[in-house]
Amino acid sequence: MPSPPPAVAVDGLVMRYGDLLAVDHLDLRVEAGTITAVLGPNGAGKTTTLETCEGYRRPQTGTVRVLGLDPVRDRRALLPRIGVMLQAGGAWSGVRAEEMLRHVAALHADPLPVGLLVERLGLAECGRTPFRRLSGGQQQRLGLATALVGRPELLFVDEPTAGMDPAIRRTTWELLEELRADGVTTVLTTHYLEEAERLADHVHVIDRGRLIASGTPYELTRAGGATTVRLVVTKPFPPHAPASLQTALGPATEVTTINAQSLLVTGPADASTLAKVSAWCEQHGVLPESLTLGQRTLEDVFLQLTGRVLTEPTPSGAAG
Ligand SMILES: Nc1ncnc2c1ncn2[C@@H]1O[C@H](COP(=O)(O)OP(=O)(O)OP(=O)(O)O)[C@@H](O)[C@H]1O
Repeated sequence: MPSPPPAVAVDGLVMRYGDLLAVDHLDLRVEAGTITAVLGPNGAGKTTTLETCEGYRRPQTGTVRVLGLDPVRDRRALLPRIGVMLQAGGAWSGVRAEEMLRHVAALHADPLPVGLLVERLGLAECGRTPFRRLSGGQQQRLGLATALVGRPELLFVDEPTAGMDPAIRRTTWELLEELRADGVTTVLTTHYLEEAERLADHVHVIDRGRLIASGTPYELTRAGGATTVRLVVTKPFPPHAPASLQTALGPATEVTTINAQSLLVTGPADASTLAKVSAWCEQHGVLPESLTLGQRTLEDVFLQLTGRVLTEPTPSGAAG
């Protein structure tokens, strides 16, 4: 049986801003009915890619198809079928939350009940406060509600939970999971690895405009060894410590530098590896602050692929 067409198909996408190559021959697929996370550090090209899929930017090279349509040429047909939550703004500054939501609902043929979204996303607390005076987290919630109110088949959410407090973040995750159960496809960008690991059926890792890894969170974190040893020391490592530890452990494991005071060992990380790391510390006069066995995370995957840490944004205006 032929597989259903992808909800999003990006082929050979190239996007530049002047001399800056923001998206570099990117190919990616989003299967219908999934939550797919696009993960990458600041400036990786995630928002540019999403905005191209949403029809806000025209591909400079390559093609983008969303629900089988061209997001620019077929914009009118596509708009009622997709929901878009922008990273910031998306509302005029004086509007009140519920007023905005009712306005957007009125543009759709069969909107969700506004009261339901107001209740689920705690928007009643926004009262008569104009949009520009809402906290970052409140603006995020309103953005999500606005994206959902038209019952989209496909939802694009850019950093949906940045600036949300933990309780609302969980509510948002539950909402996205309920939508998936109803067959809605979600494409989300995020810096929060926990978010991608918890929610995503499929993860695309992007760095410098290129796709560097793709798979389910399980495939990505389990490939090449599921377990890790994390060594954090009290003072910066002596020079050549990673190479020296690598020699001590042998080729079956991989030693990666996280920062001046922490190293990650991946591979058959077990009690024997722990013992060897411990012995190496003793031989080199290194005092461990912690030495832990654990599972490989998406953060570790990114570090191993790029040699850099995928840092989280500082939660600006994190008060819900
Ligand atoms: N309108 C623009 N004009 C010029 N450069 C831009 C513009 N928008 C984005 N860029 C640059 O293009 C690159 C990719 O940006 P983009 O916003 O797509 O990345 P991102 O992965 O979404 O980053 P973030 O996580 O910080 O939102 C960055 O170097 C950014 O500074």
